[in-house]
Amino acid sequence: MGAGKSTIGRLLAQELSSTFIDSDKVIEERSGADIPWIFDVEGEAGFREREMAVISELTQLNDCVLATGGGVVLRPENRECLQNRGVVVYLQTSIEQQLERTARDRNRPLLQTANPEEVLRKLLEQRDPLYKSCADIIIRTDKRHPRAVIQEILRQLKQLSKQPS
Ligand SMILES: Nc1ncnc2c1ncn2[C@@H]1O[C@H](COP(=O)(O)OP(=O)(O)OP(=O)(O)O)[C@@H](O)[C@H]1O
Ligand SMILES: O=C(O)C1=C[C@@H](O)[C@@H](O)[C@H](O)C1
Ligand SMILES: [Mg+2]
Repeated sequence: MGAGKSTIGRLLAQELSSTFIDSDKVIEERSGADIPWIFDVEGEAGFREREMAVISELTQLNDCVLATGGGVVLRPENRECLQNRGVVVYLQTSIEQQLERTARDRNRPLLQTANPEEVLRKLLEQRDPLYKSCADIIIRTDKRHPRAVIQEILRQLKQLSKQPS
């Protein structure tokens, strides 16, 4: 959360002249409700079910940049879809920066707690190995302007396409 998936994904899609899709937004459109409402009424388990259905569908599309939710890697089915169908970019960010970037909006139910720093630390511990297990490209985003992050993604994409398969 707050790594910049939505922000950087949108700009990257512009740069690549591709379609941008944000799975969190698609989940909200399909449910006719926002993410805090889904967590409230259906719990995290309900949200993960909706997320899995949407990821399975969106990863069938071609030529697009897909920003996922931060917990997408929790389900092995999602990791498999992402790995099989695309180049996966892990935007690595320190907890300090995540806190700074998420402080202004209240749209992340998992962070609506007395100690968001502790929550982020636990999530990172659990998720970092999963992100690494499916990432083709890993980029640190701390104190880096979104434009600089995008240039680095483009550079690494070029390198990947040069490698013999
Ligand atoms: N590299 C960056 N430098 C400075 N600010 C950034 C950077 N990337 C994103 N931000 C800012 O951080 C906030 C959160 O970014 P964003 O919503 O893109 O994160 P996210 O990874 O999509 O989070 P989530 O997992 O909750 O969907 C936004 O206000 C955005 O403008
Ligand atoms: O990291 C997470 O588990 C989440 C991140 C957001 O993108 C949303 O998908 C939701 O708030 C859950
Ligand atoms: Mg996002």
